[in-house]
Amino acid sequence: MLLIALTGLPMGGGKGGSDFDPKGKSDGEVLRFCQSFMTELSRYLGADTDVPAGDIGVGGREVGFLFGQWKRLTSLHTGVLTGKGLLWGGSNIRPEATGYGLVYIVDIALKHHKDTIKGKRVAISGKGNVAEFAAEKVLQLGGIVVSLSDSDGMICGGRKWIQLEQFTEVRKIEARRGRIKEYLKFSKTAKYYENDRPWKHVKCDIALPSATQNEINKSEAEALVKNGCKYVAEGANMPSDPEAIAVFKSGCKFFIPAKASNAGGVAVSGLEMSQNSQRTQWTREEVDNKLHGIMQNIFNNISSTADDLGKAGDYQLGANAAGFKKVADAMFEQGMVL
Ligand SMILES: NC(=O)C1=CN([C@@H]2O[C@H](COP(=O)(O)OP(=O)(O)OC[C@H]3O[C@@H](n4cnc5c(N)ncnc54)[C@H](OP(=O)(O)O)[C@@H]3O)[C@@H](O)[C@H]2O)C=CC1
Ligand SMILES: O=C(O)CCC(=O)C(=O)O
Repeated sequence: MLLIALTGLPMGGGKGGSDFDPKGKSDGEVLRFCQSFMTELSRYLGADTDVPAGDIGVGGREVGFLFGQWKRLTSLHTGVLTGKGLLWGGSNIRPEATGYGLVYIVDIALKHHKDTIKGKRVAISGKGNVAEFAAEKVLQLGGIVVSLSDSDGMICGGRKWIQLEQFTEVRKIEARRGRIKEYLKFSKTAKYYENDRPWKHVKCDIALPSATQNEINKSEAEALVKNGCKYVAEGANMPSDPEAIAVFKSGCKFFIPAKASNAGGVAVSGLEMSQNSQRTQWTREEVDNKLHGIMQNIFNNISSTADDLGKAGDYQLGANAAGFKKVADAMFEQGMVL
């Protein structure tokens, strides 16, 4: 499957996709697919209407192919796609933004709960864009990554099975869309479970589901909580099903829903568009600082909204209510409702 995110202005969200399976396809086949796809999609796009970005199965290579076809069709070099290459209008930190942003908000929430990520065991699913950079940031902040996965299976280990030095090997596997199982060659202590997900196999303090929709059900959530998981934040869109969320909300110290915790990616896509409009490129440090500030604001917003509603710490309620209020207020002010 190829999925692309469609971000309207001001930064709304939508998704479009196809049933083309890029696994095992040559660059030429992916190129021809992306060109055909853009030929049809192009009539609906514009920097002030819909702006596509990467998502499941769509990374830098695909955004490049899509942008090339857009330019060929329109003769425009605008910020109409985000996640572009750094040489031709992309933003520093966009590839990292969703994963880094996820870990930043967890770190911020942990501090709010008088705790720290340092030394915490973190279970992550996926090994794609979001998972990869979430894992890197966890390791940079002194946490322990206890699992990764792909659609064929999951890999896990104790304290030493993966560290920052070996992490480049995971990067290389992902870059050529290889299988996470291949990492077994680099670690004597890693264990691989075919056709399985991490949740019933690992002991962790924090879970960051970062692969796909509906990847944690009730019994998996119960197993996580039973094995010590105290904090959950969603990297993927809607990875926990409603029953799993109920388990997390009653059994964990916090649950942060995707609409808040994975917003770093779309936020830096917004920053990419701002840089394109200004014909400039900010440094990695500048973008990273802005990303951190954005995740801090999101946390403050969902936390204070939950407090105002008398449900301190219910970040799902806080995120839903804050989002709803923003849209509702805009509708009133624009005369759509009176
Ligand atoms: N990229 C971004 O900036 C953002 C992404 N998201 C969301 O995060 C999630 C991951 O996206 P992203 O990392 O970009 O995508 P990628 O395609 O880079 O990675 C997806 C990962 O999930 C695995 N996966 C896909 N389908 C399944 C499945 N059915 N069961 C188990 N594993 C699966 C893939 O394994 P395999 O290699 O075997 O296919 C891969 O490891 C999605 O929900 C996406 O919508 C949200 C915000 C921003
Ligand atoms: O970068 C974007 O515009 C969208 C990122 C994304 O896939 C999402 O937020 O779900």
